[in-house]
Amino acid sequence: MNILEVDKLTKRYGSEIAVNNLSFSLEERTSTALIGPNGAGKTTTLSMLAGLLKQTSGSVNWQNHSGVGFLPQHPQLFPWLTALEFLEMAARLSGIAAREARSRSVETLEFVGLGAAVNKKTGTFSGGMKQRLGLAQAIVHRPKLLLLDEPVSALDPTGRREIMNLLKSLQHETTILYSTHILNDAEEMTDQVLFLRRGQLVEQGSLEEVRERYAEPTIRIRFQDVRSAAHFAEHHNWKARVEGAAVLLPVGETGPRMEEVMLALSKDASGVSGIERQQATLEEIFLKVAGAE
Ligand SMILES: Nc1ncnc2c1ncn2[C@@H]1O[C@H](COP(=O)(O)OP(=O)(O)OP(=O)(O)O)[C@@H](O)[C@H]1O
Repeated sequence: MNILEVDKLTKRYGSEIAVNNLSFSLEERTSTALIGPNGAGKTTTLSMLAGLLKQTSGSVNWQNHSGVGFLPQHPQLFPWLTALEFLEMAARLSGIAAREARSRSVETLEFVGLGAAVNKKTGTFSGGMKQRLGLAQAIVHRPKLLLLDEPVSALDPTGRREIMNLLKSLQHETTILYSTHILNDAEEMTDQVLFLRRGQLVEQGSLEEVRERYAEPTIRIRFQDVRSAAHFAEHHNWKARVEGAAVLLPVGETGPRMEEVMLALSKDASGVSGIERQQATLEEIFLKVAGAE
């Protein structure tokens, strides 16, 4: 069942169209990555879905509007408050009764790994701690749908890992829509990808579907050393790319047929230590989608 349906959503600023005719839906308990370069319209889209910005036209239909949590790109955390004070305030603002707000806040701070920092002022927090607290305010009322604007982009690899792990643990009971330009992370937690370019949805589908559409089938031939790899690439007139001790070779439409490659290898397999099918990364697909006019 769809928890959210977006139809022809559009936002104009004067003559500029920030979001242009967007249509997609979110199925319950799935994760969707909204991917696009700076200025593509990710923040504008999420702000409209969160109800903070009015669309110029189009519609957003909810299954249940009350259960939404939102983490803005730059959350305002009030540096003079402690984590607990901040979260209690957020809990009250989300409609949680006063008698429940404290226990729910403590529980949520524990969940995001800030159990030891409940009484610390948020102004003293590191970037990773701030992002956990931002996430805590988005989930304290246990929303069915979580909207996250660049939840990991400003963090170092360790911080990103921690937040991604937290998000993954929420996946079973929550529908998640998050924007990002860190594609390696998106790859880990995506049932659906939405590619935005200049306000328009240029590609959407499951990661597998999009891969299928854009990825050139490629094989990776691993060699025992760099020299053998280079030697193989040089001796065949194919569009091969040497990557360390491996050769990446597109096969099919733009390259040789698989049989030709196997035949060449059966004649001379010196130095070959393995062959495998190479899957296109989301990054490679994105570059193709972003580059296509
Ligand atoms: N308040 C505003 N007034 C005028 N133009 C705006 C306003 N807010 C956003 N825009 C424009 O709308 C477009 C989309 O911006 P948006 O912030 O949604 O992109 P984004 O994908 O979130 O980018 P980033 O990754 O840099 O945050 C940009 O061209 C931006 O300049």
